[in-house]
Amino acid sequence: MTRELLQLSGVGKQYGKGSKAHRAVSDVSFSIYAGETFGLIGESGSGKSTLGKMVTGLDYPTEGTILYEGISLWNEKTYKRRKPGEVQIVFQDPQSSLDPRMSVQEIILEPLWALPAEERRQKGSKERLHALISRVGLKPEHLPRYPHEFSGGQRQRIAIARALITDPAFVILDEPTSALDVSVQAHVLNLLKELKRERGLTYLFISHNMSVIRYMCDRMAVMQKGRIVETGTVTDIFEHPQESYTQTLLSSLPSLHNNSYSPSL
Ligand SMILES: Nc1ncnc2c1ncn2[C@@H]1O[C@H](COP(=O)(O)OP(=O)(O)OP(=O)(O)O)[C@@H](O)[C@H]1O
Repeated sequence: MTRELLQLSGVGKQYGKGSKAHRAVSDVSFSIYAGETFGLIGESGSGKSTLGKMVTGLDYPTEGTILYEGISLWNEKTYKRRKPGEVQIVFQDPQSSLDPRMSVQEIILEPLWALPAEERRQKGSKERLHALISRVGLKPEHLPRYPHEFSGGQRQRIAIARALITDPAFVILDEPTSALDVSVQAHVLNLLKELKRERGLTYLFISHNMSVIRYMCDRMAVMQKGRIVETGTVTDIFEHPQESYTQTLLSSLPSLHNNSYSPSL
């Protein structure tokens, strides 16, 4: 865990201007190293999703810099992502993040449109598509169907395939299991862990659930009101939380030192 993949320095985001100005993120700095899963935790409205969107390139910071492999993620002149497909995101609610008018095949292949034609052809081949959907637990006969025909867990598998079709190195998982039944949460989390191992992925894992963060992450940052209040290894933060806010988050957990821990608790 030595190569710095992503580096945030003094990142801030203000929505609106003047009397309508609202500060969602303030002075956020941390690095994520290749191969790790970095957790971001905080209560609702603390700025986690805004940060995730800025790292993905779906929104831009109003202050600070975000470097990916040492290069600004943004081309400041065009506000376009420099390397399309390299950083992908899976959202919390597959019900609203998957376009209901598109078939599963169209949804999964859509991110390839950002890539050059040759790469698009190669990454969108039938063999590759079928291998990917089978890996996430779907079947070829699902491809012509529409999102509403699937369960929440299946829809999140579609969203995961969509994120992986470009063969990204870095994936942001924004509350990927929060909208799912407890019984399917663990399956999706375990699938994400396996995919990370098989593909050498790096994750930014956003959650408001400490149990899930502990199950998934190597290091983590605690966010409160748009600021990072604590950063460290998951083990350190769980065993020696420094901030009272982190202690409050931890005190809501049922069994911190229970070895039979399961993410579905
Ligand atoms: N497009 C926007 N325009 C204006 N304000 C916004 C916008 N998006 C988010 N905000 C505000 O920024 C703050 C941070 O929101 P954000 O969604 O990043 O928090 P969060 O920690 O991800 O919350 P949750 O866990 O509920 O998703 C909130 O006060 C929110 O209302």
